[in-house]
Amino acid sequence: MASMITVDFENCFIFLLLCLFSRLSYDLFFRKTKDSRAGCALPPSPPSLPIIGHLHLILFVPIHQSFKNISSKYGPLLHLRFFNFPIVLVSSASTAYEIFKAQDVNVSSRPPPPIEESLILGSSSFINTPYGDYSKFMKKFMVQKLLGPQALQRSRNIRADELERFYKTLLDKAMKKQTVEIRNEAMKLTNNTICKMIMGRSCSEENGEAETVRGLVTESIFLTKKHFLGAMFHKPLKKLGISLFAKELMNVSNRFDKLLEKILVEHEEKLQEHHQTSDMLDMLLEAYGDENAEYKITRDQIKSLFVDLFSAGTEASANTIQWTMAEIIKNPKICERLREEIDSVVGKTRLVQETDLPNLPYLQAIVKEGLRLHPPGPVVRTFKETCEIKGFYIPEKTRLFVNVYAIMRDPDFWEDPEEFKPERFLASSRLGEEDEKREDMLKYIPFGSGRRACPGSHLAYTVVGSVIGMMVQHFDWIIKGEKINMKEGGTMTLTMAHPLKCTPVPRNLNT
Ligand code: HEM
Repeated sequence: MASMITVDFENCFIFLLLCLFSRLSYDLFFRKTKDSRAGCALPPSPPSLPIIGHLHLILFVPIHQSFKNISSKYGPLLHLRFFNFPIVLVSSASTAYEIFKAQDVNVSSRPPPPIEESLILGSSSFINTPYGDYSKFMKKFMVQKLLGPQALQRSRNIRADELERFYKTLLDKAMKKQTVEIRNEAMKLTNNTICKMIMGRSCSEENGEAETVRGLVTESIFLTKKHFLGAMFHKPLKKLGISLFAKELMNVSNRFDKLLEKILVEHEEKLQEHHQTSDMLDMLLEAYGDENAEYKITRDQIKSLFVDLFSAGTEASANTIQWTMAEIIKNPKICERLREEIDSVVGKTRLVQETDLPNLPYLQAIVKEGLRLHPPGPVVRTFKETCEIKGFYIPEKTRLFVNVYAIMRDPDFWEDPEEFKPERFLASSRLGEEDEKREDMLKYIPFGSGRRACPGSHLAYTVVGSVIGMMVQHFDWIIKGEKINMKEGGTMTLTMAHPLKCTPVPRNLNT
């Protein structure tokens, strides 16, 4: 009898566990978010599989390509589901326009941080901070002190020095007939440039600091991408007490913290000695110590901002330089026309300078076209509140993914969308009023749109423009093999699956 009671109890316990597990599984994987309200349905959705929803549709090619394939088949505004993680996918300029016109504040925050205390993607990160007092204060600060036209004018010499250093590196490689991996060299340039612009010096190559920063930036960018994909599983796993990538994120964050704390202390000591601010870091430290500051920033926010600026500002520009050079080398006629422009405006005896860019419309058009065909990243936001888009119901907390890659290759807006044709930007600047319409402008959004658009676009155009100009002005580029492999790679950011490697040959040895 006693043993029967035990068996019954065990069965009961197992039964209870099964009930709990089923309920949990249902909550985690099946329960749908509230999906309609009076007279208003969710946007259309492609056929999905049980449990995983639409996950199988994005597994095999880079995400922007998978999303482009889905939208070409099912439409420009879609509701997708990965497990029970809802995403609204936008792939047309007119839908993007409607969102940024009517819902800009509602979509002005990014997905919540995976780990609060991490400097990367944590709660002190500017990129991750919800739209509000801090994001407004910091964006204004960044524009005034670092990225706006006047700030860029003040830091012009820094970029001129870096361009010259880059030129000498290429010349040295050319003399030794060495191959250059364009993206790697461009990353060194963008990293040093951002470093110097923010803290008045570039990290030293000699003591390995620069290498450490580059390594940390690469690791944090990689983790950011992994996090986005992991975010689909983040919520259900969190309920089970599992935090994806937590250890890796904290490891990189702690190493960044150590390095940045050392740099902050150095700057504080210098400030105490000289009582004079000379770079953005000094100004941030001043705001940090100011009791009456417009917004009271924390030490972690300063450190996180550095991580954000390194991550956001270096890789995207380096990738754009790589893709655009690949297009130029692939198209000798375009290269020739660009050289003629540069030779006639700048001559052959000095390096292209930033101040030449307004007089080099074809070079500007090439950079724009490079960004149109190969935008480094998508726009990812969160709908804070429930709303209606094009008559469809969007529940609160739905993730928004604007596929800028698909928008900028939309055949309804772009003639020969898959072709590299810089002239289209020379022509469109003459179209005048038609192109002034904001809806039309949203067909070209490599830097996003609205309140959380990229504040670094001027800097990016300047750096990419002068680097490409210098590389074409002074060198011929020899590739191995017959043609460049333009296959796309990367998960969240669009990279070349086979990094561009080529050998520079000086055009004018007397320069
Ligand atoms: C070719 C180069 C670049 C491209 C294509 C690019 C693109 C983007 C995109 C698509 C976004 C998201 C915008 C949105 O959500 O609407 C963004 C955000 C951002 N970018 Fe860039 N970016 C580039 C260079 C830079 C540079 C040089 C910096 C600064 C050093 C920078 C700083 C930022 C920051 C701070 C944000 C977050 C803005 C916010 O949350 O308000 N970017 N960028």
